[in-house]
Amino acid sequence: MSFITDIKTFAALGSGVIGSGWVSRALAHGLDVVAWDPAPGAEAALRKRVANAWGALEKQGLAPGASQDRLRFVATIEECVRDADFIQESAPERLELKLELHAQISAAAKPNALIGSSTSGLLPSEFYENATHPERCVVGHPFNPVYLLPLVEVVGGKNTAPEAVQAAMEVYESLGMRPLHVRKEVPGFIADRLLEALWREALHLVNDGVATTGEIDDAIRFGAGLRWSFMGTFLTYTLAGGDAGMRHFMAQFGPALQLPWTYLPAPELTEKLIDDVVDGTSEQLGSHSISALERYRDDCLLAVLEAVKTTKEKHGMSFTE
Ligand SMILES: NC(=O)C1=CN([C@@H]2O[C@H](COP(=O)(O)OP(=O)(O)OC[C@H]3O[C@@H](n4cnc5c(N)ncnc54)[C@H](O)[C@@H]3O)[C@@H](O)[C@H]2O)C=CC1
Ligand SMILES: C[N+](C)(C)CC(=O)CC(=O)[O-]
Repeated sequence: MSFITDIKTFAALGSGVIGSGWVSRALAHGLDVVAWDPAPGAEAALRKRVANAWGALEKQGLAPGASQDRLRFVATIEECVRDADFIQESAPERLELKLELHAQISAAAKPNALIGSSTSGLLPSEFYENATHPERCVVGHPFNPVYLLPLVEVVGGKNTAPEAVQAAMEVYESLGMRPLHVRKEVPGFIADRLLEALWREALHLVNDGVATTGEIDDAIRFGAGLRWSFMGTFLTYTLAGGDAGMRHFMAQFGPALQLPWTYLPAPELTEKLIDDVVDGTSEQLGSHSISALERYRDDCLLAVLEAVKTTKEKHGMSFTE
């Protein structure tokens, strides 16, 4: 079967943080978008989130014909997906819910329309179990904010056709993204497995009274966070080995892997730990609203993306290398 890759209509099911990010990205790329979300007041909340993102998208550059007016909010799943060329589900992270939802979505969709799920780490073989034409069903795991961050992890399940993975990567690329094919279906995929390890250690540091949430964030944003935007951990550590590179790095820092630097299993989420994390982050928020911080974050990301792009060009590299 061939799958639709030249898409005109994008369907979004679930319009919270991530769904609204997909809607914003698709609208900015000049598509018609149809959205559905069962929550009361979901349409107004979605339109507000898209409006909050639009300034950053304008700065980045809109496709011809791109408009917030091309968003249509509908009342049923069937209406949402019936005429869609590509479907992206961003419903709550619950296996049972996604299992049932995908049975409904796939039964109502065109058989050759690709279906992507934003799941952060559930397995597609499990939640697409009851899907009609499961060969066109993939995971397309994005990063927040979806409308600016390029990465999308693409994962197939046991019934997904390899051609569907390739076709979905083509579609995501057409939306200005940098797809990464996760070749083995594992919980948490690649990126969330890494982020989750950092998150668990950060919670231990708060729980053990080693540092506040603000101090831990400082340890990331003034150090490794800055270099992570253009060089990953493996290449960074190769340079940290000096001229002898990774072999010397391994010899020098390999023994530290035996030291008790990390705990990895998460700490118990006691009421005190939750309060400490919530109080710490409230102090970090200060008087800023979430939407003001989203605009600040978007401006920072645009500046970083532009700086990395220009610097790569100077070194003869393309942005996606
Ligand atoms: N928040 C994040 O940082 C990221 C989340 N994700 C994934 O995206 C998905 C959505 O997460 P968020 O947007 O963060 O959650 P959210 O809670 O912000 O939004 C979920 C939306 O789904 C709606 N919803 C409830 N029941 C539904 C149903 N049966 N069908 C469709 N929609 C329904 C809710 O009304 C809500 O608007 C999850 O699978 C999550 O793992 C992926 C990447 C990052
Ligand atoms: C916390 N999270 C697991 C939902 C995070 C993601 O899935 C990706 C991101 O945006 O960090």
